[in-house]
Amino acid sequence: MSFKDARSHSSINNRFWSSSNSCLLPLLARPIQIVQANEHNFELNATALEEVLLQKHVKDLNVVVVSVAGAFRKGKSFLLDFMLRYMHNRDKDSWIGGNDEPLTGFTWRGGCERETTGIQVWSEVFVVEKPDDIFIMNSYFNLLLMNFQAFQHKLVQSTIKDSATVFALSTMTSSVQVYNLSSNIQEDDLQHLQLFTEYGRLAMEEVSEKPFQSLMFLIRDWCFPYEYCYGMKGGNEFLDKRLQVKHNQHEELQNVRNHIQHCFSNINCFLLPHPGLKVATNPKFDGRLRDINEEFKKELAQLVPLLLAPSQLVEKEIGGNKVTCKDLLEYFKAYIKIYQGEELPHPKTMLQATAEANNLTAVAGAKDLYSKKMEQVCGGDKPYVAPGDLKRCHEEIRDYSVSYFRSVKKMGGKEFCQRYQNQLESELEETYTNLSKQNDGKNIFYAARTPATLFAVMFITYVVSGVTGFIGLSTLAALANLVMGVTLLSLCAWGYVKYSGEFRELGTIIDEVAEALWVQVLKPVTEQYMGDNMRQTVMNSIRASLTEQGSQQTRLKTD
Ligand SMILES: Nc1nc2c(ncn2[C@@H]2O[C@H](COP(=O)(O)OP(=O)(O)OP(=O)(O)O)[C@@H](O)[C@H]2O)c(=O)[nH]1
Ligand SMILES: [Mg+2]
Repeated sequence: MSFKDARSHSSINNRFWSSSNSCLLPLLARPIQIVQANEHNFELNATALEEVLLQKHVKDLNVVVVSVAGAFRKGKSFLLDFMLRYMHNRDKDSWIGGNDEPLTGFTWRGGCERETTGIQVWSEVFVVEKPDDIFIMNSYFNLLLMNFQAFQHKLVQSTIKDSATVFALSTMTSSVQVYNLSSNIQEDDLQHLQLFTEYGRLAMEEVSEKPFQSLMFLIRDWCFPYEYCYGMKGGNEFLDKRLQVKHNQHEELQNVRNHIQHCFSNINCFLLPHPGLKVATNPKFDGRLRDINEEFKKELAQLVPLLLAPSQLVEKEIGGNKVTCKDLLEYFKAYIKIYQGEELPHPKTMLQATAEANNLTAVAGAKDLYSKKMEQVCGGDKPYVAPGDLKRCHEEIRDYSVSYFRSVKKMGGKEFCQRYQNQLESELEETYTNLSKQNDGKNIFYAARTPATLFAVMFITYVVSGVTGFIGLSTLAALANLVMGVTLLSLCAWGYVKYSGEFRELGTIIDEVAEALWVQVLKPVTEQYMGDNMRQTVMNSIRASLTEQGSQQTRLKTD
């Protein structure tokens, strides 16, 4: 069907719209704020959205959602107002309007401060006739125009979540997404698109390969018509070149391009000329065509029908199902909830992600160094090391590993790196705790500590009872015998618990009492027999190996 045919159908439609709408929409058509942007939070005005989407004549019809998103102050609202003009004048010969008609609709203005905040929707839902289904009942669908808050071009931590949320919401809820860019497609424009669409995909838990529908890169103020001509033909040639994946490209660039192509079913590009100095710089400019360059008007007259002519419109689908106005309301409520909650990870800037990767690699390197050095001291095939010595070794090797972590060049600033250093230190302490347990296990006496302690107690009490009985201190001898008897019983009970695995609480109590006796009485005595020389030998060998490692690194650096 030609564009003219489509217009004649839409005139029937307009009558349908005005007759049925006059009583349903008593207020003048206007932009409606459906999502309010508060301090790093978005709030849905459900009542306002219901007023638009639940109007009787539209709520059950499939919906087409066209949205314009991109960096701020780049003429997005201005373009949407021309789209509105097209929808209002579809049945006229020239939709673009008179030379002296100011441009109204979504509020737009000059200046450097942000105008649109949150998400706005045009209160009037346009009912459009399906061009190729004209004889079938219910062959109408709705067209909804949405205006989204812009994102900051320089993404910093404080704004990235807002930007990602708004852009992701616009991609998730629209069937035709216009990505409004200035002058060119820069690498960071593609990276933003990748980050934001990924954020949207995460929220949708979408499994299908292409979760989103139509994407149009709209490049404003295109200055190189001699290389790629204005309009969609030149735009698509230019886009093909920009999205081309080459083998010699860096992996990251290839990933961005593949990601974008896998996210959208249909991608186009349109090159729009500069609208003239009056549009860009005159504070009194009110949108009248007289002040706009001829070339811009000519291309605009091509662009808007390309997006909005009935034959071009794409009904919104989510998970392969067409969405009605009523469904869209529910989706909006659900999506906004996801972004308000803490379910989604915080999106990261490239810098932050790189800094995190740097620090994590340095932490892993330092931990590896620590493990290797400790392995030399108390590894699986090494004999038991005295706990005091092990602790001293751990402290030296830990300090060495932390200084290695500090010496690696990392991004993210001092505070950021300190967080990872703290993480490293606590992980090293944890490894040390495990190693010292493993070391304790190697001590034969440790495994047999309880029976050995109990035997020692029995032996001592036996000797005491014999000596005291011999010199006539019978009460003391009887007491010693009693202790010996209790100890013997405990030993039998302990043996039974270990053998049968029953009465484990009793076993634990016996172990604890034996441990206490060992620590308080027997250990200080045994430690006296550990030569200081042996301890010194272990420490010296560790120190020597750390110094050797340090000098190897210095040699490598100077090489
Ligand atoms: N250079 C240039 N300026 C334009 C173009 N289209 C509109 N403008 C001007 O850009 C300024 C901002 O227009 P808006 O439509 O308010 O821009 P916006 O992107 O909606 O801005 P925010 O709502 O703040 O994000 C106005 O002064 C317009 O006259 C264009 O294609 N090129
Ligand atoms: Mg705006």
